[in-house]
Amino acid sequence: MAGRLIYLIGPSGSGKDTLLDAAREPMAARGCRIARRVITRSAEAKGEAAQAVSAERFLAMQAQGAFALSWHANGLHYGIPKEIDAWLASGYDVLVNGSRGHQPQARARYPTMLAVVLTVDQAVLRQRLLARGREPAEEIEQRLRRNAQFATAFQAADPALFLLDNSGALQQTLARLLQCIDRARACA
Ligand SMILES: Nc1ncnc2c1ncn2[C@@H]1O[C@H](COP(=O)(O)OP(=O)(O)O)[C@@H](O)[C@H]1O
Ligand SMILES: O=P(O)(O)OC[C@H]1O[C@H](OP(=O)(O)OP(=O)(O)O)[C@H](O)[C@@H]1O
Repeated sequence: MAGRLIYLIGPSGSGKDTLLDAAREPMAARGCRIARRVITRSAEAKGEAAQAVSAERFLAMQAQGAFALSWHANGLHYGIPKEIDAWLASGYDVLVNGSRGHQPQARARYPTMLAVVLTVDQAVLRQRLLARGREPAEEIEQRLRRNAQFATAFQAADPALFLLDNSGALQQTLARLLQCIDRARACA
């Protein structure tokens, strides 16, 4: 039986990478895989287990069909490697760090995907982005503006979303994510 795509989305700074890292062991124990993204962010700044490539290299990979999903946001290119399709076909569930902006395309390609939206209070989000210190202040403000635009519009577009609040302790968020995945698998 084919596996299911678990599409984790939410504002930059909401904790997607941190949650994915924490989920690595329990997901592996469930026979689920986590995709490694390809990003045109410098290797020093990436802060996640992503493959850093130049924009030229990314576009060449895209032209060669290297990505199952790819998008452009925050001045960067992001790609999810094509190998996830083989994993899904082999029956593995696959967790990916996705984009809200690319959600309609992801839903069209993976109609049964489970979309999990990580939410955080806007004030907490600002604090976390500043504390992470990866982007300069202006880029952080751009991310917060992008988030404010998404907050209302995009939920209406896809009612099949699981909202997961990460304003509190990470372990609590992780426990709820695993619960949600286990429930979705039981119903598949
Ligand atoms: N539940 C949490 N409580 C406190 N800090 C958190 C929590 N989740 C994530 N963080 C912190 O918030 C910052 C942004 O998290 P990150 O995983 O980089 O977000 P994203 O991948 O969504 O951009 C990081 O510094 C991370 O350590
Ligand atoms: O359409 P959106 O939902 O706004 O998402 C756009 C991109 O922004 C986030 O990445 P970012 O560069 O912030 O990296 P991060 O996830 O490591 O913060 C997210 O992971 C997407 O790749």
